[in-house]
Amino acid sequence: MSTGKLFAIVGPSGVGKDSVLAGLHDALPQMHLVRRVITRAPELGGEEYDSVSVAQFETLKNDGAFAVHWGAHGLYYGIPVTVKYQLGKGTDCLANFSRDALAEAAEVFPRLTVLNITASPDTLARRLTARGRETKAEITRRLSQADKPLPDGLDVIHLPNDGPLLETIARGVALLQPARV
Ligand SMILES: Nc1ncnc2c1ncn2[C@@H]1O[C@H](COP(=O)(O)OP(=O)(O)O)[C@@H](O)[C@H]1O
Ligand SMILES: O=P(O)(O)OC[C@H]1O[C@H](OP(=O)(O)OP(=O)(O)O)[C@H](O)[C@@H]1O
Repeated sequence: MSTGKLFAIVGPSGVGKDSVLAGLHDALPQMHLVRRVITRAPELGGEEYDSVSVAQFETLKNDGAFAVHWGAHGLYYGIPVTVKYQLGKGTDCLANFSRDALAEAAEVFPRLTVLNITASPDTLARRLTARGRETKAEITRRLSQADKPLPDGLDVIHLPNDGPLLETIARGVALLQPARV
């Protein structure tokens, strides 16, 4: 059996990563949806995650609990090392990722495909405001980081999400199926 593939979902804040991920996982339940560890207060929505304190995150990191970890938006994020077990038994995985962590991910995961979700700046601003998870100042900060280049040399699938979510998910499923071979 071959190793599973990790699909790293990236894109600017508000582009729809969590929404697309949830829809892809509903359509492709045989894939493993990675549950991240985040130093964010619990149950703020968007995704299911394990909420930990900064001290707990440090302990987990030092214990080798993360395959990859990064800091962004004043928070720390960890991809649990258990993802390697899923990949090792041939299960393809979906994970919400940071564009800044992709170069490291390419070293850690032998089979990595980036799913790059895009939308116009206007769409991003509208969606972040409607989501209401962050303050106005935090939203402005996130929008200022919308344009970030991806590292060269990665396998990248581009998925625009300006239109209806269900259409994006249907296109995403169609793009993922051949990529999973
Ligand atoms: N195609 C879409 N059409 C309309 N609203 C969307 C679409 N995709 C996502 N949203 C909404 O936009 C907001 C941001 O989406 P989210 O999935 O949290 O993005 P991200 O994880 O990239 O920050 C959420 O309120 C979500 O419901
Ligand atoms: O380096 P970047 O590509 O800019 O990504 C930075 C962080 O932003 C997102 O986090 P989160 O899901 O908490 O925020 P978001 O929903 O606003 O994108 C993403 O999952 C990363 O953890």
